[in-house]
Amino acid sequence: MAIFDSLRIGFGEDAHRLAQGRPLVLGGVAIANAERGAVAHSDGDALLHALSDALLSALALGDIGQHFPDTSPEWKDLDSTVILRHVLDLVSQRDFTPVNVAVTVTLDRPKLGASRAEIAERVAQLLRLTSDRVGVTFKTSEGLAPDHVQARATVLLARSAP
Ligand SMILES: Nc1ccn([C@@H]2O[C@H](COP(=O)(O)O)[C@@H](O)[C@H]2O)c(=O)n1
Ligand SMILES: C[C@@]1(CO)OP(=O)(O)OP(=O)(O)OC[C@H]1O
Repeated sequence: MAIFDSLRIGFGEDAHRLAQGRPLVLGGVAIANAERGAVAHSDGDALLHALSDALLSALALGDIGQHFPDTSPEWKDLDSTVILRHVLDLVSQRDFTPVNVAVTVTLDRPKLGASRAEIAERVAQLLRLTSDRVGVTFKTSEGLAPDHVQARATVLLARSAP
């Protein structure tokens, strides 16, 4: 089989407005020292939303808004790990598996460095990868976008069956 039949690359991104009284969840990890969290229909986990969209895009399967419409009460306050698990099932049904992922979170405050290892471990666990295959980058917006959290993700998939 040609190499281009066995590999796929995907990209996803997401953004949510920040507000007080909301939790800040990134990669399935609650960020304890956040003064504000993501305004969203779900738990607002921008990292898992971007990652899930990246996985879908690699196989041209649309986006998470199609699979989990934000107009549906069923998905209100949804734990975003449910989205990722569903997307991983779709990927697996097509005989693909993640090889590695790279995620970037843009957020001015709080600093997230202390949570990097926990986020990488949690995402790796969800993807059934080792954490050395989960790159986690944090950026500030340099004050240009202090009221939102943004995430971007790239994934590489490989065919898991001949
Ligand atoms: N929420 C964030 C944002 C950034 N960091 C770390 O700060 C360093 C500098 O970021 P710049 O955007 O100014 O280049 C970099 O090492 C980031 O990892 C962070 O921990 N939390
Ligand atoms: C996750 C869903 C569904 O609860 O809602 P949000 O949390 O608002 O997230 P978004 O990234 O805007 O789009 C996907 C949605 O359909």
